[in-house]
Order: sequence, then C-alpha cells, then structure tokens
Amino acid sequence: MIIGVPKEIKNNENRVAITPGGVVSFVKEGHKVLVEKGAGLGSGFLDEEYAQAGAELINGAAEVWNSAEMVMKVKEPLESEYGYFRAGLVLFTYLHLAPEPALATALKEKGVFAIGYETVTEGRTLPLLTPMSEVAGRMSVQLGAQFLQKNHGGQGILLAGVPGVSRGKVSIIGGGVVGTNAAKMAIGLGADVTIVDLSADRLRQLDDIFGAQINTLISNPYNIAKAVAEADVLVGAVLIPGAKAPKLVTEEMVKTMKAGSVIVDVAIDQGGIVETIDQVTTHDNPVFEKHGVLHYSVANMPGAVAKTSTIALTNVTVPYALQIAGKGALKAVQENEGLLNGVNIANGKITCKAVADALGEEYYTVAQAMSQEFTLI
Ligand SMILES: NC(=O)C1=CN([C@@H]2O[C@H](COP(=O)(O)OP(=O)(O)OC[C@H]3O[C@@H](n4cnc5c(N)ncnc54)[C@H](O)[C@@H]3O)[C@@H](O)[C@H]2O)C=CC1
Ligand SMILES: CC(=O)C(=O)O
Repeated sequence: MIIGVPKEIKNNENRVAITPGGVVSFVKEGHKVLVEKGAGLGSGFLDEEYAQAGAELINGAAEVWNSAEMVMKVKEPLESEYGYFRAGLVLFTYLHLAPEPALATALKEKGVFAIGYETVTEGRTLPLLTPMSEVAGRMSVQLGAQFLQKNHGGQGILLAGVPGVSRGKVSIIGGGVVGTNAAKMAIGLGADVTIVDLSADRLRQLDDIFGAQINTLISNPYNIAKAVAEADVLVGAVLIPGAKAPKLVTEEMVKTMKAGSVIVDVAIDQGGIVETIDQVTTHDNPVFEKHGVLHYSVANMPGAVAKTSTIALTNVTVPYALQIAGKGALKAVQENEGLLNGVNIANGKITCKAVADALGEEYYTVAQAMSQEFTLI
C-alpha cells in the first residue's frame, strides 16, 4: 500500500503521524511511505532520517494526498484539506466528528473511508486516545498552575501553598485517563484534589489508587456545582466516546468561581463540558476571560509537547496502520472488531452510532454502508 504523511497544518500542531522508525516497519512489509518534506521537524525528525528509513520525501501536501492510498495524520483535516478527499481514500487520524458537521459532510460526500483514532477500542479501553489523554491530563494541571500566576492573568496563588498558607484546589470532572493523569500532577504539586465521576466503580478504583490524597464525588449537578465553586483550577475530563460532550458546568456555576481562577477544558475536542466556552482556542492565544475566570480550550494540547506526544501516539497507531496496509482497510476492520469501531464514515454513510446521533443523521453498520452503491456528490 502507498501511505501518505502530510505535514500537520493546525495551529502549533508539531506532531507527525509516522516517525522514521515507523517508516522502517512499513517498508519492511513492502509498503511505500510518502512523507511531506518538513513533516517531522516539529517533533525533531529530519527529512534525512525519513529518507534513510526508506521514505520518499515529497514537496507539498497535494502530491502526498493525491498519491496515497491511505493518508495518516494526527489532527482532523482542516477545511483547506477537504479538497484532497476522494472516493476510496483511507484516512486514519483523529476526527472528533461530533462537533464538526462540516468535516463529516465532506468525508461523506467524497466517499472517504475514515477511521478515527478516538473511537478505536480494545476491550473497554480506547487505545489510540489513551496516550494523548495521558499527555493532555498531565499538561492540564501544569497549565492551570501557570495561568493562576498573576503575570498570566490569574489570581496569584501557588497550587502547592507554602507552610502557613493553604494549598490551591484542583477539581477534576471526569476520572478517566485525562482525569487520573491530571490528579497525579495535582497531587505531585501538593494541591487539594477532588475528582468527580459518574461511575461509582471508577471512583472506587481512584480511591484505591490515590487513597486520602484525593476527595471523590459522584457526578450530579449538586456535586459538580460544589466542586466548581471551590476550584482554583477546574479540569474538564469527561468523555462519552464519539458523542458530543455534555455541558455539565453551567454559566451559573462558572459565576461562582473566584476571579482569576482557571478552567482547562480538555474535553473541548468533543465540544467541551463548560457552557461558557463558546470557542476553541489555539496555542498562540490559549485563554480568554469570562466572568473573571480564565478559560483554556485548546483542542490539540499534546501538539505543544510534540517530541513526547509523537512517539507516544505512533507507538500505538502504527501497529493498527500496519494491519490496514497489509490486509486492506475493509478486511482489516472486518477481522478486528476494535478497529471496526474506529470507522466513522464509510462509502458516504456515518458508521459510528454516537457520531450519527450527535449529528442527527442516520447510522449504518460498516457492512450496510459498504453494501450500498456510492454516488459521488
Ligand atoms: N484537548 C486535547 O488536546 C485533548 C483532549 N482529549 C479529550 O479529553 C476527553 C477525556 O478523555 P479520556 O480521559 O481519555 O476519556 P475516558 O473515557 O478515559 O474518561 C472519561 C471519564 O468521564 C466519565 N464521565 C462520563 N460522563 C460523566 C459525567 N456526566 N460526569 C462525570 N464524569 C463522567 C467516565 O466515567 C470516564 O471515567 C476526551 O474528550 C478526549 O478526546 C484527550 C487528549 C487531548
Ligand atoms: C486527542 C486529540 O485530539 C489530540 O491529541 O489532539
């Protein structure tokens, strides 16, 4: 198979979908890898390293997209990339379609076979989301601590406190991968940490892991309001796989927060859980203020620590991509139920139930979608 790796174009997106080490694995199995010149630079990988690994270096994104049978990316395609879509092209990347109807429409209309990293499953886990959730969860508290500083617009408190002065409070809504990693960092900094989750079992596990270092609360509007009002840093870490994130933190709750407190809504890639966040921000301009509270809503947080993130991401994506390249996309998903769950769009139809529900569109299984005749729009 011919695999294309274009350079990422989202603001400050320094990750790349394949490392030179990954190229070696593809080439060893007889595949051809086209890498756009400069695609790896943000992650510290030089064009020469890709060439030595056996990749073909290509000038410009157009030839990569047009020549490849499968395009591997990190972030969802931006509007300027929609023109590259074509029937039968396999796209393997983060998609986050629930809050992106225009992208879903473009993929459907052009007949792309689109597999979203974020809905691939392995048992009850999301193996291609987990490493980036680990990164973003850890970053969230680091960022919260930074924006609490007066010189960054915050209330001017140190999360750790000092002897004789209270510690800061970190409230985390959602105790999955992001939430657990945020808690590790917040505990490490010495903050007073509360985790809110809908699952009592999950709270039990967190209690077993962290013991008296955290407070746990079951998720309901009363407890969320309490955790929000107390927070110096509030982390949004809820996920319903594939679906648009529920707005659990209302504007009224945000109004109860202290001026100069910070919200880091990591769940923004699925639309975010905070009612007062009406914009996705970028690493260039990451925060805005509402009701005196700083809101951080960057949808590609790991892109800022690309050397760590690219390796963590490609460690898990490349083995799946090798299956797709080796068997062809359809056979690969037919033989791997977890990968099948990653197929969001096939043959002009939405094949992920949560995405179809979020967009108010009809859901098809992949088998149903592939059995229909595709009409190019
Ligand atoms: N902004 C960014 O750059 C990044 C964003 N993310 C996003 O972070 C979000 C969280 O991801 P993960 O932690 O990996 O998901 P996860 O599935 O590991 O955890 C989600 C947690 O939310 C809980 N939950 C569900 N409904 C809830 C409710 N009503 N109240 C409280 N808790 C509830 C679940 O029980 C689960 O424990 C996702 O949207 C993911 O895509 C991940 C990486 C980077
Ligand atoms: C999960 C995701 O969207 C990211 O890592 O950018």
